[in-house]
Amino acid sequence: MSVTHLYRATLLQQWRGGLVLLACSALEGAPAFFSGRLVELAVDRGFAVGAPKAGVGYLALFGVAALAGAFGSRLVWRQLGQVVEPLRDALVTAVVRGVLHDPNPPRNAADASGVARITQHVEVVRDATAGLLVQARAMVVTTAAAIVGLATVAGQLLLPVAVPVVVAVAVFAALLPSLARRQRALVLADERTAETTGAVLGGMRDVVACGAEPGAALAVYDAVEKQAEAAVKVAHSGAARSLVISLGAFVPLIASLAVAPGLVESQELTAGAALGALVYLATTMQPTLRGLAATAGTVVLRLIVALKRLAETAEVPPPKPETREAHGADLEVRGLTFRWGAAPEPVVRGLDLDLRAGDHLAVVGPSGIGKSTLAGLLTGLLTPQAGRVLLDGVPVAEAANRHELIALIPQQAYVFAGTLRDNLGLFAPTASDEHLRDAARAVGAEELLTRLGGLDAELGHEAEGLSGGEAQLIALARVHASAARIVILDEATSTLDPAAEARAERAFTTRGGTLVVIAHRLSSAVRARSVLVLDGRETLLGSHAELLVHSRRYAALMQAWLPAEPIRTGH
Ligand SMILES: Nc1ncnc2c1ncn2[C@@H]1O[C@H](COP(=O)(O)OP(=O)(O)OP(=O)(O)O)[C@@H](O)[C@H]1O
Repeated sequence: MSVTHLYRATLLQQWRGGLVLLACSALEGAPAFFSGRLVELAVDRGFAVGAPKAGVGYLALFGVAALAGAFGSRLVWRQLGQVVEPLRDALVTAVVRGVLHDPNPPRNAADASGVARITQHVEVVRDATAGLLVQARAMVVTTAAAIVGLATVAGQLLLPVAVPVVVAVAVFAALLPSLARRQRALVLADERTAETTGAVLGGMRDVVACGAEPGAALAVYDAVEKQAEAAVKVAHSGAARSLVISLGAFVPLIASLAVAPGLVESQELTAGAALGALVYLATTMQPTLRGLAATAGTVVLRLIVALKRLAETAEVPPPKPETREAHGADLEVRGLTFRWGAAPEPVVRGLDLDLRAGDHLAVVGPSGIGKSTLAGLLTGLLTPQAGRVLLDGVPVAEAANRHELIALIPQQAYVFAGTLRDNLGLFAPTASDEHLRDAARAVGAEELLTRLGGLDAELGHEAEGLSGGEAQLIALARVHASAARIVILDEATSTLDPAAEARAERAFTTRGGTLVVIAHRLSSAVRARSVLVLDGRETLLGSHAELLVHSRRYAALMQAWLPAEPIRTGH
């Protein structure tokens, strides 16, 4: 289902709220309908015939109608949230799902444009829908009420009023496509600025280190300038639109002012009817037309553009049937093949692998060969183009409890603002303090725990004040404390010293379950029970000793790693 379908479907689901809104509209339209009519009566049957009390009485009735209208508006605002908030929730869910299932996510970086989509476009859709429900609905009701009222009070004026209004609305409609194009260009330029500044700020250290500040500044300047140009074009279109609508709003008023005296003189119209018609025009039709310009020119356009952008970039994948539970934690990999986007060569090609409780596998291979990609496939984060990963016989992405059974610790440790207890207990919220301390001790984080001030110690946002190694120890202890039965360390110990790394790995092998280590140092391979060597087309699985004998690539990797101490290959 696309986002536009989702938008429609979610709004339709709120049909009860919509009906209540319509009922409120009838009340809201009361002053528009009665305004001219009551002014006519006040003049013709009151002030003009020497009965001021009757005139005041009619005007008082007008006051009552206005109060009823205000009450209707109040009900509308109350009802609005019931219709709009579920829409916002559904769209945010859709966008988050779309970004998470992006087949080509940005590599090793936050998806800045994804965030822009959530924070900006979804908000635009929500606000625009609310604006439409309030303004457009009120405009339709008010205009209909005013036209019926005008026809009953001064039918002779309908023609001079209707012609300019119809012409203005037609020209305005003809301008809309170019307005939409310009608005869309502005949205794209805005996203581009977010992307460029996000990339430059994220890589500031490297930018400074390479002396690339002028190039980076130019890229940001370029993006901002393009955005400014797009904004100026939108402003020009906005000005043209306002002019057309202003003419459409004023010409009927002027035409009526020109025609009405003659009609009153020839007694085709009473003075009260002429005044009533002017009230319809000046207090209802004119503001309504201006509102139409504001709403269609900004709200509708922004709504169309934002929805289109959301639909393009965040198609909603059909929800996965995550109904099955895996009971065991055996992983079975068969014929696994994965390529990134339109890349010609698969990163993982026809891989077969079995992992059972107690297994300890190290994955080695040169940089960029596909080790992290394999980790993503084993956890169900990535979907293979061919082959399968079964967790206890259930396709891993469909196992509802895969998050409890499998833990992936990436190189960039995730530490959030909160106490150390919150951080360590993230995946084991009911664990006792003793259990958390044991986990910290097991991975070698007890000193850190003491130094920070125990489990109650407050940690800063994004591991502020912690070294890379300390943050990694916290991430390791957190998973050690969890119930995960398959633990995948994706260079999760890269900033620990070799002894600390060995201790952390040992902690997971003695804890039970399956351990997969994407090796940062080849010592991890020496410690593992089996080793998977990824090397492009060739993938080999064996023990360290076997691979030294059978894999040139593995022997070469070992040789490069330990140049001072040649490894015996058995040849
Ligand atoms: N999001 C992505 N979009 C497109 N290509 C990607 C993406 N992530 C990884 N790749 C490509 O897939 C290949 C394997 O990358 P991967 O990160 O799995 O390698 P790796 O062996 O873990 O590397 P390293 O040891 O440097 O971390 C690389 O060629 C990489 O450029």
